[in-house]
Amino acid sequence: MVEITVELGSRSYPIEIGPGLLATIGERVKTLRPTRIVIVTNTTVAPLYLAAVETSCQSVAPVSSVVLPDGESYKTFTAVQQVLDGLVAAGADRKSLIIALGGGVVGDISGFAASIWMRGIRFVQVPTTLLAQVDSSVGGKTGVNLPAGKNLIGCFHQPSAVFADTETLETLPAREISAGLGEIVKHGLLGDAAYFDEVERRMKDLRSLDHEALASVIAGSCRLKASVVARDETEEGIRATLNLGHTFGHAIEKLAGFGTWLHGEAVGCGLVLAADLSRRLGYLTDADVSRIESVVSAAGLPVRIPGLPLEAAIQSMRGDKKSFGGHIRFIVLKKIGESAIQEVPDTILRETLLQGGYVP
Ligand SMILES: NC(=O)c1ccc[n+]([C@@H]2O[C@H](COP(=O)([O-])OP(=O)(O)OC[C@H]3O[C@@H](n4cnc5c(N)ncnc54)[C@H](O)[C@@H]3O)[C@@H](O)[C@H]2O)c1
Ligand SMILES: O=C(O)C(=O)C[C@@H](O)[C@H](O)[C@H](O)COP(=O)(O)O
Ligand SMILES: [Zn+2]
Repeated sequence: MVEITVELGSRSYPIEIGPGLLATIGERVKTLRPTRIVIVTNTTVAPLYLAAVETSCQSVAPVSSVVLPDGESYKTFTAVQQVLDGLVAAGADRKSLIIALGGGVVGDISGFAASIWMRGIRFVQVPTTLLAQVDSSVGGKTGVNLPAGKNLIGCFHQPSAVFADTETLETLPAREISAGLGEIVKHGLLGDAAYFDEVERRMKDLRSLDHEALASVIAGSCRLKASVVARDETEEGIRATLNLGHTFGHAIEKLAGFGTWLHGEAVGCGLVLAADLSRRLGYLTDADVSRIESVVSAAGLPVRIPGLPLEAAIQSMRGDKKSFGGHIRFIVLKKIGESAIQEVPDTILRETLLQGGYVP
């Protein structure tokens, strides 16, 4: 078992990573002394893992569950309302605990519901996708989508703990493993060159769920994210770099219709576009861009966009949370392992988008 701490003073919390954690969630949350436990999950994860978590929590406090519909298209206010209804039905109070059992969608919805129930209660993340284990369960970004864009509603609300049971990845479809690898490649590009080398070198092992390779990158990515979040919890500065590839990715997700592209797929393609942009700005070399494209492709992720509308994409990016006064700001790579945030001339952005497969 690996334990990493997200250092946030009195709100610091552990990320525990290892096999077989699900059956021990009860003993791990006991120290939080919850009055009630409400497990939030979805229709896919419930038949696989809900019973194990319920059983382990039963001796700690009365347990109930909320089972949401599955999919990015359900990451909406309606789902938050469903969780709040579940809290009412359970008689939850300010000392109750939400356990988010599932991928990033369940985690983001549950965290947001936890942040607004009685003005904020505690929640614990039990991520069951690779993407959630390496990224979404850590850092306290919570929220839902609006038709106008990704994650437009939400707040920062840190979990009390993250328990990533790596055995749950065994039931995850290959497409979802690739999606998780999208965020891992992002971390490789943001971290140091050695981490990127490791991700690149072990891509085959990662895709075939080699335990040692997975354990190493889950810990590597969590360490990187934890250190960025500890330095800049609410994205005043350096945390924005975790958005590498996301200005493009979020536009792809929205324009294709939420749920058509997986988040990690859109991020993977967004990384290639961000690399292309960085080359046009004079930072990366042609060889860097080819290398990044090859790694994204080796992860099983798309590197081009079949025909999305250019003007609608640019419009969508103007609504990104990093944009101010209509100016779109991108995370660019100065080199592999070094990122920055900057405004980009419209002409260069258009060249990159056309190269990436957007249509005028
Ligand atoms: N809060 C953050 O910091 C942050 C970071 C990255 C992504 N996100 C958000 O996370 C979401 C993407 O998360 P995701 O990739 O986990 O998608 P997801 O939550 O939709 O899960 C992917 C699919 O896998 C299924 N599933 C989950 N665990 C399973 C398991 N062990 N076995 C079999 N099936 C399983 C789910 O039911 C779903 O169908 C997006 O909404 C994205 O915006 C948030
Ligand atoms: O934790 C962060 O900060 C991130 O940006 C991580 C991203 O992978 C994640 O997709 C996040 O939800 C995007 O945040 P947003 O603020 O652009 O909605
Ligand atoms: Zn992301």
